[in-house]
Parts: sequence; C-alpha cells; structure tokens
Amino acid sequence: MLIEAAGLCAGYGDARVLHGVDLSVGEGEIVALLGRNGMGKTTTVKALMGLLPAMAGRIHMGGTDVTALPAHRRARLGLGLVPEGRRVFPTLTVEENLRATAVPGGRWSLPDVYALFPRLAERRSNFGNQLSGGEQQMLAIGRALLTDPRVLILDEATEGLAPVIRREIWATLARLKDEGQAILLADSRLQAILALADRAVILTKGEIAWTGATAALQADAELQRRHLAV
Ligand SMILES: Nc1ncnc2c1ncn2[C@@H]1O[C@H](COP(=O)(O)OP(=O)(O)OP(=O)(O)O)[C@@H](O)[C@H]1O
Repeated sequence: MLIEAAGLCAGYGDARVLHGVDLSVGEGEIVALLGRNGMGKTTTVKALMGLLPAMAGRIHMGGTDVTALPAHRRARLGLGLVPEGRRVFPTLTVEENLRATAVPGGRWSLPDVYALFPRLAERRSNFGNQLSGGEQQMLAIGRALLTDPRVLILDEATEGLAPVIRREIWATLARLKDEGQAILLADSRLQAILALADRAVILTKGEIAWTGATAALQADAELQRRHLAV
C-alpha cells in the first residue's frame, strides 16, 4: 500500500474526532472517503498529511512508519494535498504559485501542468486572488502535482464550483488515474466519485461505517440514504 492508516485516532485539543480509522490507498487506485459534513473527512486528511498528530494508531507509507513524521517529511515521501478551500497564494501569480511547490526531478514540470490545464497557461501572470474558483482549484491541483506525489489527496475537490467546471475537474482526475496516479478523494457527495473511485470508505462520527467497492455502494440505495448526501 502507498499509504495505510490503522486504528487512527485524531482530533482537536482534548476532543477526539476520529475513533480508529482504517484506510489504505494502493498503487494506481482511487479511493473515496465519504460521509456527511462533520463526520471526520477533513480530520482524516489532516491526520494522514501530518497536519494533526495521531492520538493513537499508525500510519505507514510503503514500508515506512510515518506516524511521528512532520507534514513536510510526509510530503517529501509522496503525499500531495489539494486542501479544502484551495489555499492558493493570493498575492502570487499563477506561475509563482506553481513554482513555489515544484520539486526538482519530479515527474511533473510546469509545461506539463499547463498542458493539463490550458486555462492556467492563459492566466499564468494573473494573481491568485484574480482567479475563479475553478481556476483556483486547477492551480491547487497543479501545485500538488508539482510536489511529485505518489498519492494525491483532494479534500472536497469540487465544492462550490459550477457543474461545467466540476466535470472538467473530474475528467482531469480520470486522466490522472489513467496515467496510474493513486488518489484519495474526500467528498460528501456520492455522485462526484461514482465514475472515478475503485473503493469507498464511509465515515460516520469518526468511525468507519462501511467500506467496499464503489459498485456495491452504487447498487445500495439504502446505504447511500443512510450515510451520504446524494
Ligand atoms: N479546528 C477544530 N477544532 C475543533 N473541532 C473541530 C475542528 N475542525 C473540525 N472539528 C470538528 O471535528 C468534527 C469533524 O470535522 P471534519 O471537518 O473532519 O468533518 P468533515 O467530514 O470533513 O466535514 P466537512 O465536509 O464539513 O469539512 C466535527 O464535529 C467538527 O466540528
């Protein structure tokens, strides 16, 4: 497995939000982390990235135990995050935003990112705060790819975006998958992940309520009603 969490517990201050989450992403896989708002998806993402400490449990990347490693070390080992809310640098240009995270010798170059998102090429001299939500998301994905991630983690990848832009983002993720990119997609909406994800993990109140093949989830309307915003 490229990344594997076992019995992961995390939270804020004394408040435990995750109560023993098991989750893994293998080579070339897209795994969806689902659940209604507030169920712990973002907390799981932060704990995987090392932005929140694990209160219990272990996280491995390949054979390496990364539980105690800080976020930048995990990033270097191959975790690339597209955070909720995108977090592009507002006063840097598109190009400067991209250069800020580029890792020398990675699989992705600036021209590769521009080829993936031609709109970013057109707007390379615009500042982060001049971009539409969709363009910001493209920039956030481009930035994460330039860190040469073995696993790309997206938190609410299309939240607040127009349907046409949403479809563009999903199509891009499908292309990345075809190229073998492993992806963890945290999302509250099932529709978003049906065509993309191989497996799904559903969180309820910081615990895993269900895990299995996306096709099985798609076929089970009752399961969807119980746990998801559809
Ligand atoms: N900084 C924080 N301090 C304290 N509690 C928090 C903090 N961030 C989140 N929580 C709590 O942790 C729980 C899980 O939140 P989390 O953001 O992980 O959920 P989520 O499934 O990602 O939902 P959303 O899609 O709304 O972000 C919620 O009860 C939330 O109130």
